This record gives sequence, C-alpha cells and structure tokens, in this order.
Amino acid sequence: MSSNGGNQDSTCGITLQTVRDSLIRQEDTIVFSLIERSRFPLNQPAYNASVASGSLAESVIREIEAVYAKAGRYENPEELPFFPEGLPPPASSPPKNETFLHPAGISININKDIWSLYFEKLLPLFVVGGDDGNYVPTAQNDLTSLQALSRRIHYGKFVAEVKYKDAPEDYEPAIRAQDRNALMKLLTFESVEEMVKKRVEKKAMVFGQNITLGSGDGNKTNYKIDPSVVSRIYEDWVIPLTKDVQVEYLLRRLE
Ligand SMILES: C=C(O[C@@H]1C=C(C(=O)O)C=C[C@H]1O)C(=O)O
Repeated sequence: MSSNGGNQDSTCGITLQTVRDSLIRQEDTIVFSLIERSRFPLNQPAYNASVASGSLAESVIREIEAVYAKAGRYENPEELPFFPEGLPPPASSPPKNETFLHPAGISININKDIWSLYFEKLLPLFVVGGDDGNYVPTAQNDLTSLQALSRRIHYGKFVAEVKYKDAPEDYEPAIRAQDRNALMKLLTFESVEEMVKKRVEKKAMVFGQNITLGSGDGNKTNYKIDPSVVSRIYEDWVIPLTKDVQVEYLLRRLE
C-alpha cells in the first residue's frame, strides 16, 4: 500500500510474530511438496543433460519461469527465479510492492546453491530409486519443492529486517564491523529452532500418514516420507541457509 517514495521506518504491519507465523505456514507447503515429489521415484533421466538447454527438468523449469516472469511473479520480493538470466520482463507494470525490505538486500539470491543442494543432497533422502518415465510431472514437482524451499530460505530477509528494526542499536556495531559471527549470534534463537525441527517432524507424521478406514491397523504406521528426514532437512540445510540469508542481508543493511 505504501508508495515507492519513503516511509522508511514503516513496519508495513510486519512483526517478528507475523514473520514467524509465515514461516510456520510455509512449513506446511514444504512438507506437502516433498510428500508430493515422493510419489515418483528418482527418475534420473529427467536430470541428464541431454537437450541443448540442459536436462529435461532444467528446460521445463526455465520455460515455466519465463511464463511466470511475464506474468510478473518475480516483481514480488518473496519470489526468486532459479534462472534469472534472460527472463522476459513482466507484460504489464505490476502494482508497486511495499518497501519493507532495505533495497541493498532485496536482490540476494542463493537459488543456485539451493538448486544443487536439492538435487545432490535432499532428493536422495526422500525419494526411492528407480524410473517410472513420468519425467515432466517429476520436474513440475521438483519446481514446486524448490520454490517452497527458496521462498522459506529467502524469507530470512524479512526476519532480518524485523530483528534489525526491533533493535538497531544491537545490530549496528556488528554491521559496521562486518562481523558475520557476531551477527549470527545476535539473530540466533536456539529454542525457536528446536521447536521448528520438532514441529516439521510432527507435520510430516500427520500429513504423510497413510489413512485407512478399517480398524485394527493399530501399530502399522508408515509414512509417505520419513518424518526424521524432514527434521534433518531443516536442521542441516533449511535453518542454516535461512540464517545465512539473514547475515548476508544484515551485512548490507547500512549501505
Ligand atoms: C527465523 C529465525 O531466525 C533464526 C532461524 C530460525 C529458522 O530458520 O527457523 C529460527 C530461529 C533463529 O535462530 C527466527 O528467529 O524466527
């Protein structure tokens, strides 16, 4: 709603609580998207670089991103493309987004890292090996998962901005000194991280349980993806990368 012009210390109604609520809601999207991708086996041929524009998965994702770019998706600072090079401009000028983020941090984009992490480390943890030939739906599900992960990780910019606005006097010395370790310490809340890890594990149990109508199925609980894997994905990658984005953002906060 605010215009492009100023309103520098407007919070746009965003608080640490609303940002954390958004991260909690995004957990649902991430857990569901991983469960959906796990319907298909690995489908390695989708990732073999056999066509001019890379693998089948890559070329499908590039084309979809071009359509999204024309429709204006990436004008929203919460949405970042995996292949930003050469994307077409939006077909019509989009409504101006609120200027909540500090301009120097808006363009931080670690999607290249998220891309290789996803294909090299994460996928093998929650899909079975094999090839069922469903390469296009597989790529489409990959994109959904990648976007959900990317949005969550880059949401660190919003988290960082709120934390900075809440206590600039705490953050400014570390920003001036460009001290990554001090910033990391300031923005870390271990108890929150513990809750996140437990909650996503529980969500994977609830969302991914196989539902049967018969009784007496008692102790036979199997899940579509292993809940402990989801917790590990958060612990080892999602949370650390969200914090890296926060640090990168804060380092530029006084530019
Ligand atoms: C996102 C936040 O910052 C940090 C990162 C967290 C995460 O990625 O879940 C959780 C707690 C903090 O250590 C936050 O404080 O909510």
